[in-house]
Amino acid sequence: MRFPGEGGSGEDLPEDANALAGGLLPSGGWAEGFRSGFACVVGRPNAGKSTLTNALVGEKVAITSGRPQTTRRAIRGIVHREDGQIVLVDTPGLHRPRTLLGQRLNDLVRETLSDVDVVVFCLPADQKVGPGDRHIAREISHLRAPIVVAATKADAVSKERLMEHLMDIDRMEGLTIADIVPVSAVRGEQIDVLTEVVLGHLPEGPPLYPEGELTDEPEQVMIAELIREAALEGVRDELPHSLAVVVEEMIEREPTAADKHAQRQPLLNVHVNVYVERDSQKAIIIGKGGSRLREVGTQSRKGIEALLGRRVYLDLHVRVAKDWQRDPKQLGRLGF
Ligand SMILES: Nc1nc2c(ncn2[C@@H]2O[C@H](COP(=O)(O)OP(=O)(O)OP(=O)(O)O)[C@@H](O)[C@H]2O)c(=O)[nH]1
Repeated sequence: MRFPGEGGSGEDLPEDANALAGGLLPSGGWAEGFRSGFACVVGRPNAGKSTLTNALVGEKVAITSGRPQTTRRAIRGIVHREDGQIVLVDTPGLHRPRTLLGQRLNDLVRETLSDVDVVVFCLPADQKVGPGDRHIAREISHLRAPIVVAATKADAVSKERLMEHLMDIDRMEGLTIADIVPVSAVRGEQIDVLTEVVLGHLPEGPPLYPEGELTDEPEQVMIAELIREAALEGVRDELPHSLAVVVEEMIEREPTAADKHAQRQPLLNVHVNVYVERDSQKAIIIGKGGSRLREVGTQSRKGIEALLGRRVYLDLHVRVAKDWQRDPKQLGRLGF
């Protein structure tokens, strides 16, 4: 079977060749040598994985924050290019498990890793290669997928320090590195180079997702992540690990007369539970007279409305689930 753009005039092709191919073909078919596949971004907590994923995709899909271990799910961002498509899997920081939650996260990471075409290993330039990085290096050294090192946060250090960092990476024992690319995700520097390098390691094949799609993460998970991000803004260090957000339901309201007049979609009610482990944490999240919770609501609602492209009524409840990180039953209920 030939596709439009693959040589010849294309006139002998039925008009709906794209439909025949399952609707996956971008208009004009995919170029010869088109590459596609899965890439997994790994690195120790705070290494810049989420920020890099966002920079590669060009839109906000994974949450970021200054605190370690804020990413709890394998969120996929999709990089669309003329010559290829990279499906990015963002993972929680691979680390030594201390709690049951930590253990489950590591299992999730391992499962993801065994099934990707390229691994992007983030090593931040503003820190020396340390035991945490070597732990990850050991974990990924047996994978069949080639390893591309992204020397992240290159903007945060001097040229001399960056050179030293690149040499340290090159000297890492027991790890075969295919390429090393220094990048700055916040400045958008070298992101195109990294994209090019990652693409080069993918197999030739058709696009895996239709054009324009950035993530296949269910909306509710992204909504929960946006709320978690807002709730973590400016709170004490002990809180991040104790916070879980669950979208309970999303219900469309009856259209009002004003909705009908303006021919717009009615409000969407989004009911959300925010779980903490202790009463003291509940008080922190809610704030004086509910002021913090209102802020969290206002801030995350903006992101949710942008994500869904419609107006949202956000209903936030804070609940205490005692020591949920150590309790298998509670973990299951909270979606881990
Ligand atoms: N200067 C600088 N800072 C960066 C860059 N990329 C990320 N950061 C900062 O590093 C911190 C951690 O970034 P994240 O992207 O959340 O790191 P992560 O590896 O996803 O973290 P976890 O979710 O905890 O595993 C944030 O404060 C970012 O703003 C960069 O290119 N330059």
